[in-house]
Parts: sequence; C-alpha cells; structure tokens
Amino acid sequence: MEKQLTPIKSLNGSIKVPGDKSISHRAVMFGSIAEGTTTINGFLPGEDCLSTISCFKKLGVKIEQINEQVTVEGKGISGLQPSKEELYVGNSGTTIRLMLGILANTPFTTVLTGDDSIAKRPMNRVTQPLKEMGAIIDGKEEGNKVPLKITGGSTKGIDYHSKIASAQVKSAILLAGLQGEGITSVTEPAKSRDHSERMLEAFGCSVDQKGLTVSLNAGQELKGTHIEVPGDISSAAFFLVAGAIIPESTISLKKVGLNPTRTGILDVLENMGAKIQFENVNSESSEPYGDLVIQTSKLKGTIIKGDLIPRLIDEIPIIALAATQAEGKTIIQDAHELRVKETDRIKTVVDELSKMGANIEATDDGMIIHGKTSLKGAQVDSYGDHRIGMMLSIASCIAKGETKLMNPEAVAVSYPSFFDQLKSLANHN
Ligand SMILES: O=C(O)C1=C[C@@H](OP(=O)(O)O)[C@@H](O)[C@H](O)C1
Ligand SMILES: C=C(OP(=O)(O)O)C(=O)O
Repeated sequence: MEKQLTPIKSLNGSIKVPGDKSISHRAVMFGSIAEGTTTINGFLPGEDCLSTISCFKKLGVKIEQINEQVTVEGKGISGLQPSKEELYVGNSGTTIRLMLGILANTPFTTVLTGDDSIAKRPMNRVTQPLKEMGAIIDGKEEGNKVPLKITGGSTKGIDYHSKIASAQVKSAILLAGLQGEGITSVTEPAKSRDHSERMLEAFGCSVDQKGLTVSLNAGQELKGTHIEVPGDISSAAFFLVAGAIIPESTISLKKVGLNPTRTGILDVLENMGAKIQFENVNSESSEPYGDLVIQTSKLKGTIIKGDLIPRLIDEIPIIALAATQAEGKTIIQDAHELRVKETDRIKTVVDELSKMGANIEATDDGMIIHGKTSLKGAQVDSYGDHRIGMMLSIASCIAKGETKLMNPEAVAVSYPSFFDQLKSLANHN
C-alpha cells in the first residue's frame, strides 16, 4: 500500500491515545498463567498485542477480546496445553521473547515463528540464559533466530548479569524464574522499563528490586486481577513532537502512562525547550498516568545518551524528527539497540529523513542531526516499521509539497487509529 500525505497548517484538540503496548502484552500473558479470571480495560487492539492473544489461545487459554476490553480465563501455568500448530508472533519482539520465558516451564514442545522482521532479530539474548536455566531450545543459528523450538521443564534459578538494558530480556528470565526452583536475579547495566515487576506484584507475586537488580523466588502463583491500561507514551510521543514542531498547535493527550522508566521523551523535549503541561496525574494498577498538553515550541539541540536511552528507546525516530526542527546540533549515542528493532532504526531514520532534506548522519550507535532544516515532500518508506511510518507521517505535516509514504499499514502494529486521530486534530488551511 501507499499513502499520499499533505502539509498541515496546525494541530489542535484533544485525543486519548491507545493503550500501552508493553502493559497490554503483559496483562494478557500474566492473566493467561494466573489462576482465575483477569479483566483488562484500555487494552491496545494493535496487531502486536493481538498476536499475543492468538498465541495464548493456541495454548488453550480462553480469551475474549472486544476492542479495549479483554477477559482472560487463566488456569495457572500448568493449565497451558501444547499447541497443535506453531505459534506465530507476527512482528512482535515482546511476544516472542516473553513467551519464551513462560514456555521455559511448560513440559511440552512449542514452535515459535514470526514475520520477515522477526526472522532477522536476535533471540540469543533470551534463549542463551533460558538454556542455562534448563530449557531446551533449538533454532536457526543455534537458537538465535526463528523458527525456535522450545521444550520446557523444571528450570533452576539464575543470577544473570545482562550486557544490555532490555525489559524483554529481564522479563523473559523473571517469568522463567517464577516456576522451577531457586531464586532468579537479573542485573542490567541501566534500568529498563519495569512493567513486569509492577504487574507481577499486582498479580500477587513478590518481587525484590535493589538498584539495578530484580529478584524473585520460584514457586509463586499469580492470581487473576483487574488491569487498567494507561495510554501509551510511545504513541503519545508522535503527537508531542507534532504539537511542538507544527505552528499554532495545542494538543491535549489524555491519560498517558507516566511510568518513570518510560518518560525519557518528556525530559528530552523539555530540555529542548518544549512547553509541556501535566494535568490530572494519578495512578491505577500500579502504573502512574496523567494528561499532557503540548504547544508549539521553539526547540534547541541536545545530547541524548547513557541511562536515558532505555527510557526512550522506541521514541528515538520521532525525537530525530524533532531535532531536525531544533536550532543547533543534536547528538544521540549509546543507542546500538536501534540496529535490532523492527528495522535498523538508525539506518531507516537517517535514509528516509535525508530524502526529505534533513541534515542527519548515522553513527555506529546513534545519529547526529543539524537543525533547523526545512523538510520537503518525498517518496519515503516505513519498511514495515510502525514507528518509522508514524514519524514520516508527522514529518510530512511540516514538509513543503506532497509526501508519498510506502507501506503505511505498518502503523497498525501499535497504533491502528493513528491516521484517524491525526486527521481529527488537523487544520489544513
Ligand atoms: O518489554 C517491552 O515491552 C519492550 C521493551 C523494549 O525492547 P527491549 O527489551 O529489546 O529493549 C522496547 O523496545 C519494546 O518496544 C517493548
Ligand atoms: C521495538 C518495538 O517492539 P517489539 O520489540 O515488541 O517488536 C517497538 O514497538 O518499537
């Protein structure tokens, strides 16, 4: 598919961005291995989270999903049944990596696979520690690439020191450590998102957090509960940047998740000079949220590196666009992880924004952007990466002339209502 996009004069109004993707995945997963019923409100009906539902249904879990409402009838991890077919995770790294952690303790064999993008993404970051814990895993490149075949059993606790700050790695190991025997600890080099830790506690488990180490004891049972999913700050990010860079704009974003392990984008935008107001800050299901109001702002360049990176990893494509509209130089470093997302996001951001006239160069672990530049319409491609598709759509709003976006349908992975919400805020004349 392709989509013709035209410049927008201003963006004004209020929207409720869809539910948080990380929290929606976990609510379905934890509900599926819990005893009793879990109800979820605010679920993200994006393709990635629907893949998670489809995988657990194949493992025999009864799940009913109507738009943002989900009911999961959990029967405990021992209630999962072998799937007759392979589990297809689509485009979703979170689904495959966290499921591997869960399947490390099921006494049967499961085959997992995904789309062309998943086929390129490294899995040894989870399969290697899970093998050490006792799971039997085979796959391409010795268990680094799909399809992967996992036979679970009784795992043993591990004291794992991860080289990368990854919530997917941390969560997979903790989920494996919940069953079997012993204590499981994961230490990371910087703090990654802590939704699993918070939600495990909401499901009645005890999780210990000291500095960069998270530990839990095996033999804990999850109890079904109710989960309220706040809006996804990674989705809100597109409108935060759009509001800041499109003239005469004021956008109010309702009930956006404000977990401090996810709010790096707010710190960066404020640092760049963006005017953001916080309203109605509250908390539900152990996750803070609030309304955010963003106005057109004069931005300046900044440096983004170190411990900040895991707090905004998925927002870097849209931050790069903001940097093209900021006075001065923006440097993004320590972001090697971008190379192994849905696309190589250093390459796709630099290639596609360059086509639109940005002054942007790739480095090994990030990029350097010189602003402020006027962008021009061009033919650009999401390459099937939802975040690249949405970033380019926002870029088209400020570009001179028409932009043709190839593969726009990718946005449905995390934000099916993206184009409708953009339209609802847009003023073209
Ligand atoms: O745990 C999660 O829900 C996620 C963790 C991050 O990946 P890594 O764990 O690979 O950093 C992030 O990029 C992804 O979109 C969602
Ligand atoms: C990297 C992402 O997701 P995942 O790893 O779950 O595919 C993302 O949503 O930007």
